[in-house]
Amino acid sequence: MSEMEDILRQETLPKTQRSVKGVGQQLLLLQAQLKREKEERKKIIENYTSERAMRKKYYNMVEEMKGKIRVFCRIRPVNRSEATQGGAIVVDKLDDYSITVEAPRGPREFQFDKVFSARASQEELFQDVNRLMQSVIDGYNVCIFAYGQTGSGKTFTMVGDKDQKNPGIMPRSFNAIFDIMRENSSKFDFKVSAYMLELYNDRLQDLFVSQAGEAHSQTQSHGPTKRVEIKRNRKGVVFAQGAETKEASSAQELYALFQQACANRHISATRMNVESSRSHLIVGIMVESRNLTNGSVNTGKLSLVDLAGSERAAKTGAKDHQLKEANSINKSLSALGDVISALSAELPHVPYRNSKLTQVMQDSLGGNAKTLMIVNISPSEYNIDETLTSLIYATRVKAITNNAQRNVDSKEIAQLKEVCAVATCDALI
Ligand SMILES: Nc1ncnc2c1ncn2[C@@H]1O[C@H](COP(=O)(O)OP(=O)(O)OP(=O)(O)O)[C@@H](O)[C@H]1O
Repeated sequence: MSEMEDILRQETLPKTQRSVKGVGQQLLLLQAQLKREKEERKKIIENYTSERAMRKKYYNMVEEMKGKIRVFCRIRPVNRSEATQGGAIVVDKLDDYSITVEAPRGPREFQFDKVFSARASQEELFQDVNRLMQSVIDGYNVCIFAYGQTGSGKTFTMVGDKDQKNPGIMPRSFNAIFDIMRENSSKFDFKVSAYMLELYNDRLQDLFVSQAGEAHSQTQSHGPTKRVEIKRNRKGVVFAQGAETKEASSAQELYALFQQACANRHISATRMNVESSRSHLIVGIMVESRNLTNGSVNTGKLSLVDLAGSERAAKTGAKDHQLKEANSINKSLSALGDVISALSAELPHVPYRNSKLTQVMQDSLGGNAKTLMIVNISPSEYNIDETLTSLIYATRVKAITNNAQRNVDSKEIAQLKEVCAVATCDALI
């Protein structure tokens, strides 16, 4: 009955009114269809983006398994001076594994093992670094180093901020290592020792000894600073001959040693960074773990390197002794660049001997360490040239293959080594 009434009502409507109503209904249908299609398109893009990210993730995992050096990229927030310059933000994080840079000749995309935006916290970064700590305990050599222009955030990443409200990789690593040791204390006996060096004006200095040659430790005798030299053992592992090695029985003790060392570091204000590191900081943490069941001994080494920043004197306003420092920093970084280029191009000769920095890092680049590089960059147009240079450098580093091997000695070999060490000590006395 009601249907009949509807038909009758429609029949009585003027023709034009009926056709307007029809168009209106069609419009509604089309709108609904458009909405459905938009949702479908959104879903396809989401799937594509997550597939793309997954593909990059698995690709990175395969590369890591092949022994490739891992490279993370961290974009720091815009700083006050960049904001004053008024330059645009030219770096954008596309997904967890790639960034784009608005280069003068058009956008350029770079891929990394992980990308951290300016909002990423120190915790987030360390979550992706933490598993390397287990490798140290398992007897691998691990090297983590920060690279980038002056003021790009290397010290913030490696050490943290001044008041340690946001501690960086170094203090977090100390805690993580002792946490793992505590969890495994029923199965292993652990011993942790450390050396801390800086490479300043092409001279290696023991940071446990102050500039005046005065030992920080109360038990140390006063005297002239010992010459520190970089040597490699039979397995190719780098060690610092002549540098003091101190034992630590807790993360707090290790951190106290680290603070002592930092107090001796060369830092000064430049136009680009009020607290610029004028030296390369090299921290070596050795972890020896003796298996209580079978007596075998693993010896892992964690090298943490905060490189001084590359810079252009005109931009930083370096003069006199600062210019000398800058030249020395640039020279060693350029030697590092040559090593990276030779390794990534698989050249037969790698010029490690051209600088002390490359000698220190010999076992981490093309050697037997598990290596992670963090390339720190500024997001601002003001630093675009330096940012592109750093990203190109970092891309080359990704191509380098290491051959990480565990340093394990059976119970018998470990015992023989102990006997030899005691004999050498006796002979020296
Ligand atoms: N991710 C970040 N979040 C907050 N502040 C940051 C971040 N990265 C860097 N900064 C700040 O930027 C400034 C410069 O950083 P930092 O000293 O770490 O640079 P650098 O690369 O070590 O420089 P240099 O090579 O001159 O020593 C510091 O004040 C630091 O606290």
